[in-house]
Amino acid sequence: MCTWKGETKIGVVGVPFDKGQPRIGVANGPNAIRKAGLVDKLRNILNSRSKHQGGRLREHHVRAQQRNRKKVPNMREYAHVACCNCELSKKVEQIIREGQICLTLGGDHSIGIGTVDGHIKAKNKDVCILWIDAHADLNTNKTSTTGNVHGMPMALLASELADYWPYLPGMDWQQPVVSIRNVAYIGLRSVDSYERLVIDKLGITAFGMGEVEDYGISTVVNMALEKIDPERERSIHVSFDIDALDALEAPSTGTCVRGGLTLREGVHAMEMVHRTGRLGALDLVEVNPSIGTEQDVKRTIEAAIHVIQAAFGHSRKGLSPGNPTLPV
Ligand SMILES: NC(=[NH2+])NCCC[C@H](N)C(=O)O
Ligand SMILES: [Mn+2]
Ligand SMILES: [Mn+2]
Repeated sequence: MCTWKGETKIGVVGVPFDKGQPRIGVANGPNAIRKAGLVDKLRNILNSRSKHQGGRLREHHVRAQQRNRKKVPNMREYAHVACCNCELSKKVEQIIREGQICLTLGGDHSIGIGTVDGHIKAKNKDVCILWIDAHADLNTNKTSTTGNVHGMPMALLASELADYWPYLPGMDWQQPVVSIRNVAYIGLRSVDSYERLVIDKLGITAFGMGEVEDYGISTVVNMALEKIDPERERSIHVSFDIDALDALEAPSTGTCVRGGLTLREGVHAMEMVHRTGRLGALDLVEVNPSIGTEQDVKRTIEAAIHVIQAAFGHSRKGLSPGNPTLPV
């Protein structure tokens, strides 16, 4: 289990992958986020921790080459997606096994297949998932109206949906082993009708924007964690699609939907996850620096960085300097 007692290690993986959706630019997400100073900001957080705690950060990349030409009906660029996620899963598994908390920068949300798979392999299935997103990403190739795989990762991961998929060549490394009982959605507001059917039929824990409105973000996060991890012992995987945030906060993304989370709500949710001491992996996906004006891009990247910093312990009340003596 990852705890914040003792040294904290963070492994940052950039995945410049865009084949899960049709718009160009999202592959530049990781670079744009790093360029805006993410790594230094995370190092500052680690340095603010006291001497015996401290921390280390390592950077990694996953760049996958397509190795086959296998096709699956209504899954665009299938071979690329299968190949990238295979590499990514191995990388994430290795990072978590080494005791690092894994931060994956996307890329489009199809990379959630590999990150969750790797986390589950490293932790022997003792994982629960917060999928923070405007969308449920729960389509199969039979229900998707777009054929974009970034709308399918949760359906590929869920054991309860295994029988609804055809044989997927080149995906044998990936077994749908996540029970939907250990998954909660937060921020939904654009759910396709078959996705709605699946959520209702399987009783998936799902907090849409209506529930965020009714209960407030803090209660929603507590209810979500209580449902998916009542014993409070699982490693938490947060898959944060930047489009969970309102289009005003994060305009530079491919499928933005208005009426979403404020940045304050996103940050607060991540602060709560941090306080559990059980964050095992965080994905931050779908930042597309080719969409919108320069201002839009800047705002979106800043929002992404605030969300990430909160998950790794940045405090809006201010961080201590690490060295507890006041300079004279
Ligand atoms: N990760 C995302 N932004 N997903 C958007 C999915 C949109 C739509 N439900 C689809 O399946 O195509
Ligand atoms: Mn989304
Ligand atoms: Mn998504």
